[in-house]
Amino acid sequence: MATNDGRLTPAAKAPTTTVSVRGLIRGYGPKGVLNGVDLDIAPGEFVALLGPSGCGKSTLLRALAGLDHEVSGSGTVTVPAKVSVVFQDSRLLPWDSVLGNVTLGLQDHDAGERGRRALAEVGLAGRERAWPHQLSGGEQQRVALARSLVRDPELLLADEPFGALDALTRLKMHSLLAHLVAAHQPAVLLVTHDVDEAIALADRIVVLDHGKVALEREVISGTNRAPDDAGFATLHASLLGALGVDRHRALATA
Ligand SMILES: Nc1ncnc2c1ncn2[C@@H]1O[C@H](COP(=O)(O)OP(=O)(O)OP(=O)(O)O)[C@@H](O)[C@H]1O
Repeated sequence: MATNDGRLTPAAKAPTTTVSVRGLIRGYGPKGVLNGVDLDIAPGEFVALLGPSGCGKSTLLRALAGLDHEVSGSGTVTVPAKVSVVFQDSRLLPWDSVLGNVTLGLQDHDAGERGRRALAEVGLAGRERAWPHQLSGGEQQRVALARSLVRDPELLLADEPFGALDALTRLKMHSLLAHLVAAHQPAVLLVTHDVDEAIALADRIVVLDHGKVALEREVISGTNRAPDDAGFATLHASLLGALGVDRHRALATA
C-alpha cells in the first residue's frame, strides 16, 4: 500500500486470533477457580468448552464477556470489540416486544429492518410484535440468538444456551446455530455439558478441569464428527475419559 508521499507501508495483517487468554487466574474470595488458563480462538473458529460441574466454565466465559467484576485474579484476556452473549435463559425484557428486544439499544436508522431480517433468519418472521411470554422456550432462545447476531459480533459467547430445552428442540437449535454461524462467521465459545452437542457443532473441543485446560481435540467432518466416522468413537471416549466418565463401567453397574 502507498502513502500520500509514495512510501510503501506493509499491508495490514489479518488477525490470527480473535480471543487470546494467557495465564488466567480467577477466584471468588479465597476460593481459586481458574488456575492458569491459556486459550486462543481463531477468527470464525467454533470452540466448545466442556468440563465437570463447577470446574469454572461459566467463570471463564464471564471473564471473556467482561462480566467478572466480583472475582479476583490475574492474567491477560484479549477479546474483540464486538462480543455477544447468549445464556441458558433468554433474558428477554418481558415488557418489550420480540422486535423491541432484538433491536434494543441499536441506534442505526435501519435497526428495525435488520431486526426483522434477524428474526426471519431464526424462523420467527411474523412474530415481531409478540410479547416474550407468548413464545415457547425454544422460540425465546431463537429471539436471544437473533438479538446476538443482529449486532454482527466477532465473538459469540454461549453459556449452555440449549440446556433447558427438550431433546428434539435442542437438535433443531443445533442445526439453526450451525446455519447462523456459517452465515455470520463469528468466532464462538460454547459452554456445554453435552458431549454430542460439542462434537456436532465445534471445530475444536476444550475440556477444562481443576481450573486448567485438561484436553483439546479437533473435530473434522468426515473424520470424527459423525457416529459412522472412523475417529468418532475414539474422540467420544477421550472426551468422556477427560470428564471422568467410564461409560462401560457406568453401564455395567447400572
Ligand atoms: N458468585 C460466586 N461466588 C462464589 N463462588 C462462586 C460464584 N460463582 C461461581 N462460584 C463457584 O465457582 C466455581 C466455578 O463455577 P462456574 O459457574 O464457573 O462452574 P461451571 O463449570 O460453569 O459449573 P456448571 O457446569 O455446574 O454450570 C464453583 O465452585 C462455584 O461454586
